[in-house]
Amino acid sequence: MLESNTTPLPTIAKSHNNVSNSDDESNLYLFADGSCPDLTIAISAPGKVILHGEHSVVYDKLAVAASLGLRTHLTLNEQKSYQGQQGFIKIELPELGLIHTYNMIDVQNELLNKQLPLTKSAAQFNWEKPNLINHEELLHMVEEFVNKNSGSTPLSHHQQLSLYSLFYLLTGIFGSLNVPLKSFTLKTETNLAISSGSGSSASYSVTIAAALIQYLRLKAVFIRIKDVSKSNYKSSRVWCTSLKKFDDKELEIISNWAFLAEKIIHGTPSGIDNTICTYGSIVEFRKSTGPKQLNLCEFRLLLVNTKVKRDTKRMVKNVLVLKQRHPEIIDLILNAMDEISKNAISCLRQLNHFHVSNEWDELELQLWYDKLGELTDMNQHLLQALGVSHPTLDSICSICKSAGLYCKLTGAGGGGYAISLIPPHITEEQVVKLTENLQSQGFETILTKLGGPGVTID
Ligand SMILES: Nc1ncnc2c1ncn2[C@@H]1O[C@H](COP(=O)(O)OP(=O)(O)OP(=O)(O)O)[C@@H](O)[C@H]1O
Ligand SMILES: C[C@@](O)(CCO)CC(=O)[O-]
Repeated sequence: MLESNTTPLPTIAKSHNNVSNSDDESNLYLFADGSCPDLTIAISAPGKVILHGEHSVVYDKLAVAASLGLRTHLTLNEQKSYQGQQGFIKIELPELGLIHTYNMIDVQNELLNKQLPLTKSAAQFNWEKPNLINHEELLHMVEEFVNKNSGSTPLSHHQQLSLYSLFYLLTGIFGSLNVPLKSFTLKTETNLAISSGSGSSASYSVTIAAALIQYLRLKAVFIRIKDVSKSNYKSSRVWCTSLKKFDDKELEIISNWAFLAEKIIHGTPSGIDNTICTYGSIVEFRKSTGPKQLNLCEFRLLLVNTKVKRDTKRMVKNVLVLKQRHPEIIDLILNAMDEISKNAISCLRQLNHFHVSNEWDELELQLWYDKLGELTDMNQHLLQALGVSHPTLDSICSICKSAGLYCKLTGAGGGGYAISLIPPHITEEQVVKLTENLQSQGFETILTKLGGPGVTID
């Protein structure tokens, strides 16, 4: 059990007119009748780019990846239920054209009040332990609920996956909790292109896991629940050092829940996407050892959207099938990718040293950027050999090459984004010329920087 010894608490309700300060010392604010105000939560999480190591990372090879400035934003607003009105959960996913309202009673009866399927006894489980969930059984329970309660219009495949992930997280996190739920609306919006390699699904999963955990923290604080677990589950207190940000332990729990949601969308994720979307920054990542922050300065990055949609789950499966058919050859390719990531990290470190220390001459700097570019080029060709490129990606790489830049796919490939790191010796005019050329051929371009914050409470 985690002990709480914390909490100078919320600013949220301070401005609330009808709220009285019931506890000066802990700074808690409640209505006169002891209930808490309608809670509002805003969370955002970044998308990601994989510089090197997509697909090979699934087989425990080294990858290097970074968060993006583009983010998914989520709002969760508790709603007043008027007399006679049934409690509800309203889900709005505008990017998927989905708005649907679920009855709270159905959510309670078919999900939250049921015994959670676990791999160990309930006495060992609480919301902090997502790895004890029996994934297939919980997913099955959630699929039945979503398919039964989502109205008469058939859901698209994307809508299904997003709703399964959402109710999976709600049930997994709140199913063992003794925390009363009010009606609420949950809405996500994103600046990321969906199914394009920039981690839209992980960004979505991380915002939901984080919002639900923030909801729990606020509830526990406002209602002052000491042990938030139902009596048959492992007891748990909510600790929080700040309601404005998550601490390391909470980030780890968020990332672990998001990983399970990613399993629903991706099948067999390596864990790199949920890790980057949770922690942000530029990191090296190996599945068996986890992330290591690289502490690098900001590098300019061009994203080019092929607008060819693809599905990560299918791309990962295709590589597996190829590996089963040609194990020796594919293993060599995956090992080469591992070496490319190692070499690329050395180049990035060296370039970072030049930038930070200001000890470089033009030629030396260009030499290291060229070395990094050649690695990019090699990786693109290896990814092509794995069958995960696309003619449109290949032609974007050629256009970039003719402008003196190296380019590769990012994420699962098969379409989605191509990426190109922009060295400092490439001028603004050269970048504009290139992006205009790409746009004239129908491609969307985004100029951004690598790295930046992970999940935040906004
Ligand atoms: N803003 C969003 N709202 C609802 N669902 C989303 C949102 N963003 C992503 N998703 C879900 O994620 C799925 C896309 O995941 P997929 O892994 O194929 O693409 P990606 O995450 O953009 O790419 P990659 O995994 O290569 O980075 C969609 O089918 C949808 O279910
Ligand atoms: C293709 C892949 O390597 C990256 C998807 O962003 C899959 C994964 O690591 O889970």
